[in-house]
Amino acid sequence: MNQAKYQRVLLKLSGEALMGDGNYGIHPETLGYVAREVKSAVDLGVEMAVVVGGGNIFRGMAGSSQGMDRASADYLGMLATVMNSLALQEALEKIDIPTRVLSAISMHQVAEPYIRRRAVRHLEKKRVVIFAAGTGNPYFTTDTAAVLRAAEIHAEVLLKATKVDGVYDMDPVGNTTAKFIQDIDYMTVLEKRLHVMDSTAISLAMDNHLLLVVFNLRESGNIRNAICGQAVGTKICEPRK
Ligand SMILES: Nc1ncnc2c1ncn2[C@@H]1O[C@H](COP(=O)(O)OP(=O)(O)OP(=O)(O)O)[C@@H](O)[C@H]1O
Ligand SMILES: O=c1ccn([C@@H]2O[C@H](COP(=O)(O)O)[C@@H](O)[C@H]2O)c(=O)[nH]1
Repeated sequence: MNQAKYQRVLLKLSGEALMGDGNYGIHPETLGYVAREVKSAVDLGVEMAVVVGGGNIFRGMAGSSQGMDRASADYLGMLATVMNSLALQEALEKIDIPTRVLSAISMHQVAEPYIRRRAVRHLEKKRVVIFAAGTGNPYFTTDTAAVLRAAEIHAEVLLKATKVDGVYDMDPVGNTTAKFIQDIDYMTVLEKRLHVMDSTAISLAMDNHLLLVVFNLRESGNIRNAICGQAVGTKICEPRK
């Protein structure tokens, strides 16, 4: 199956997925791999927006646990997402994918300000739109930013590309007995406190009936296959009637 099931998608890339096997920052080969994975999906003709996390550089929670004011630490985290966004832009443009970075925190010299209608226009012109700086507000995450932007641009699906294969009954990192779940509804994710995404992000997706697909970015072809509607990772959606 090589035809896109969705016409407009939002791809959430975990910041940590850009580290490769390292434990900090951006690994150039991994970034190049991610750009090629995005290209193979864009080649289907879909309109694609991307939100990148910042966990490979800075997380607000980590800063505040070391005594920093939480809001200040979160602004550092948001700036980390701008760095990742610019790096991704560079990698995509190297392989001839037109892109625009739109930042929720104004920084005119490096990125356009986030304006919803502009974002939609860029998508219509088949530019990959990279949303930087999360929601622009502290106390949020890039998962919540991804759901918010997906709702704003009327994306049909949010693809969460991460370092695990999907949603499990417990964190699979460090738990060898964790069981993979193929389909799950939003409320069960919340009730069972499955921390694959934060509860604000899941609630916002639930309230807006936004389909979420969680899958492993390290498996080549997953972004494209998810867009083609193949069984990739875990679907989080409305309960089956
Ligand atoms: N029940 C669960 N099922 C799957 N993953 C889980 C679960 N509970 C916790 N996780 C963890 O959630 C992580 C997914 O979040 P991810 O790494 O994408 O973080 P992020 O905050 O979106 O990005 P960043 O790396 O930028 O912080 C997985 O790596 C996994 O370890
Ligand atoms: O809307 C937002 C988005 C993010 N942050 C801060 O950025 C870091 C990195 O994002 P991740 O989602 O963890 O990758 C996050 O820990 C927050 O500190 C924010 O404040 N607001």
